[in-house]
This record gives sequence, C-alpha cells and structure tokens, in this order.
Amino acid sequence: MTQDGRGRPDRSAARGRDPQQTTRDPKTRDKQTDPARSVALEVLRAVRRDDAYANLLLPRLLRERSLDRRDKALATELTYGTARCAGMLDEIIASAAGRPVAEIDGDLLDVLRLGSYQLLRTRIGSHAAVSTSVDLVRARHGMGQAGFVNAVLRKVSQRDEQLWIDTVAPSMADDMVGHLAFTYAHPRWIAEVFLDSLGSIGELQAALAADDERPIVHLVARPGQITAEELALISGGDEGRYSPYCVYLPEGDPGSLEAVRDGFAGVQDEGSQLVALALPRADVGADGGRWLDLCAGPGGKAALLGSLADLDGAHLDAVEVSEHRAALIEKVVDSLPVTVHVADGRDSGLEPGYDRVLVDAPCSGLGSLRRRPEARWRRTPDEIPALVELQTQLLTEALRLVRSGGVVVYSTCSPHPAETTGVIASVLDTVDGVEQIDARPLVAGDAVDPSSFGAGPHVQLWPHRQDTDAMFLAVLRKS
Ligand SMILES: C[S@@+](CC[C@H](N)C(=O)[O-])C[C@H]1O[C@@H](n2cnc3c(N)ncnc32)[C@H](O)[C@@H]1O
Repeated sequence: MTQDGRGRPDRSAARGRDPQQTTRDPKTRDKQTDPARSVALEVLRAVRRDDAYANLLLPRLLRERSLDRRDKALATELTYGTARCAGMLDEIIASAAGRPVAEIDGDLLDVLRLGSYQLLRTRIGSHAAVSTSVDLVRARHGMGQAGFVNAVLRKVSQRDEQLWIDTVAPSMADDMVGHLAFTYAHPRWIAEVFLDSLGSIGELQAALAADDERPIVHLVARPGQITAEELALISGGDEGRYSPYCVYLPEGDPGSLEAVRDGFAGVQDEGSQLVALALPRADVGADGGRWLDLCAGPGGKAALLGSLADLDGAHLDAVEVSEHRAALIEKVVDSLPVTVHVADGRDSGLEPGYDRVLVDAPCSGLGSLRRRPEARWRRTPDEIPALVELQTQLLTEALRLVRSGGVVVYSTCSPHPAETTGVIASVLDTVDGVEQIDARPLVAGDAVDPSSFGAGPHVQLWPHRQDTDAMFLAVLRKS
C-alpha cells in the first residue's frame, strides 16, 4: 500500500463504489441498503455483541451472499478497517457526540464506527458515507435514531483524520507513546509493550504504522507436494524472501486456489514458516527422527513439519489440549507421518527422548494484530501473567522431554518481553544443563545474512522489518 503525505497508509483501495454514483430509483432508495455496508455492519455487530472473529465471519458471509467482486472488496475493507481502528474511532465519536460511547446504543455505535471509518480513512465522499449510514439506521431503528447518527457523522465529517488527531490525541510533546498509539489506532498499553521490545520511539512509529495496515496473504507450499516456484506461477504470487516455501499473494482469495483446496499449499505467515523451519535446521547430531510439536493446534506448523518429517524419514507427535483444535490438526496432516494427541502439554504422558521439540506457546498474540482486526481492542494486560506461567511450564516440560543433545524451539506470536526473553531467562535460570544457541542462522537459512536478524541469540521478527508477523523464537539445547 502506498503512503499519504504524512507517511500513513493511503487506503485508496477502500475507495470502492460510491453509492452516489450508482443509479438507484429515488423512490426505492430509502428501502435499499447497500449490500457491502450491510455485510460489514453485520460482522461489526457480531464482533461487538458476540465476540465473533471478523476474519472468520466475514469470509463466510461473503460466500453466502451474492455480492459482486467490487462489493466484496468494499465489504472487506470496511469491515477490517473499521474493526482495526474501532478504539480510535470511539474517541472521535465521543467527542463529536458530546458523550462517552458507553452511553450510545451499541447498534448505533456500530453504524457510527462504520460511517466514521469511511469519512476519515477512505476517499468515499462525505455525503455517501453519511447518507448510507443514515439509511442503515433508518431501516432498522426509525427516523429519530437516524437523525442522531446523521448529526454525529456530520460533525465527524467537519475534520479530516489529522485534524481529529490534533484535537483528540495527546500531543507528541506531552506524551509521545500516547500520541503514536492514537495515530496508528492501537491501545496505549500495546504501544508501550512494543516500545519495551524495540527500545526506540522511531522504530515504535514504524512498527505501529506497519501494524495499522492490512497485510497481504502468505501461502506455504508444502514440501514434497508443490514447490514455491510452482505455487507462485499458479497463484500469480511472488516467491517469499526468507522461507523457501513461501509465496506472497497480493490479491485474490486463497480459498479459490486448487492447490490450497487439495492441501498442497496452505495460508501461513512467513514468520510462522521460519519458526517451524528452525526446528529441523538445528544441529542435534544423529537425528533419531522423533520430533514433537507440544502446542500444535490448529496445525499450521505441524503440517509444514509433517511434510519435512516425511521427506526426512522422521515422525512428528503433535499435542493439543483442545479437542476442537486437535481435530483441525488432523485435517491438515492427513497422510503425513504425524500422530495427534489430545493432551495437556505439561503432562502429555509421552515418552521422553525427542530429538526436536517445538513449543509454539499459547500467547497474547500481540505479534499478529494485523491479521486479527479486532484483537487489539480485546486483549488486556492482565492476561499476561497467567500466559507467562503457562509458557514457562510448557517450556520446562519440553526440556524434560528432549534428549541430551536435542533442541527445543520456543516461539510466540508476541513480542511482549515477558512472554519472550522473560520466559527464556527464567527457564535458563531454573533448569540445569540447558544452553541457548544462536537462532539467527536457523531462521536465515541460505536466503539472507543471519546478522540481519539482530544481535541474537534469539530472533524477533516484525512487520516493519521483515513484513512478517512479530514472531519471537529462541533455541535451547540440552547438554
Ligand atoms: C500459538 S497456538 C499454536 C499454533 C500452532 N503451532 C500452529 O502453527 O498452527 C497455541 C496452541 O496451544 C494450545 N494450548 C494451550 N494450552 C495448552 C496446553 N497446556 N497444552 C497443549 N496445548 C495447549 C492452544 O489451544 C493453541 O492451539
């Protein structure tokens, strides 16, 4: 995506169809609601009311409704864009409405968010953004509520995004982190976590800006089934920079690709591929072929590792505590040398002696906020201590299960220092006979210079550096 004059993303892709330009019969106009906006509103409502996941619900609705290609694109941009910056929009809406959003009816707030997003972050004309929002309310809630939405959105439309930032956000001089968090639509505590991990305000700005964008889809070409070159040709994508199995898919629905439907390829962020690849790349001496994925659901890394195990004559045990997620693993490892176990990884009952163990730990997910539009507004800092305790227990158990000379790869899709370097430091402190080895060459492979991944020994990926999710990985060897 290109950048506007202030270095923020130009969401021209969201320009979509301007309903003012369509030729609708004025007599039926009130009764019609725009299909793209109706779907977007339905998803936003389910996200707020039922804790739905936008990236699961929207594709389902798009499949069910017969929207044309342009409406699908518009619904997608409006849904994900609005969900991503909902907290920031709320502060602007509260200012325009002259009351906290908690005092606004939730159904109206959804429409106000959708309308404000169009006004502030797309090039949809103000008249269209306001009138389609009013239509959505009038159809369901009557004239009075429509009048309220009309008045608030007209106020929102009186300033552009930058002017609202100047009005509502803390100033850069008083509170740099608060200012950047608002500007790039992140809760302040998450901006603070990123700053703790990155160490500089300049990089924080770049990280938040990259995280405020919709990422392109990354595909994984399953080894032994299709090559990245073939997958790139079939899909019209480009081969990845770091993973030999990655293909970037700038546009199009991955679900429509035959290779994905047949299981030769899957959707997987390149950062996740690199984590999985570090496991077989680590030196363990003679590999007895016993590999373990201790937190395997829904199976993205298990599928990649299973394909590699198949080529290497190895076998993967995949442990997952949730039955539902274990069933998802079964689907993607079909016909691979993988055994799925529904068990708590802290007490799986599996025999020790593994050559390689992956602990892709349950975590806050702060590193994949780009791909989960509403997640940043749902997470809270008080979830972190319990996660850290679980992560520490799982890693300690992995070190019990690995054989002498074997390796454990610990990873999170979070850059939170407590969940990453904090867990590693505490385990190195409490478990004897463990050394941390340099993860950088294991991630770099032959593709790039390992020193491009920082000072080591762990690797912290970032959207603004590698254009991957912010995955963390550390590699431990048992002596
Ligand atoms: C970050 S996800 C793993 C993602 C997976 N490796 C992939 O690539 O698809 C963490 C998984 O650990 C599971 N989990 C949580 N607590 C667990 C436990 N005590 N033992 C085993 N798995 C657990 C969660 O249900 C979740 O599926």
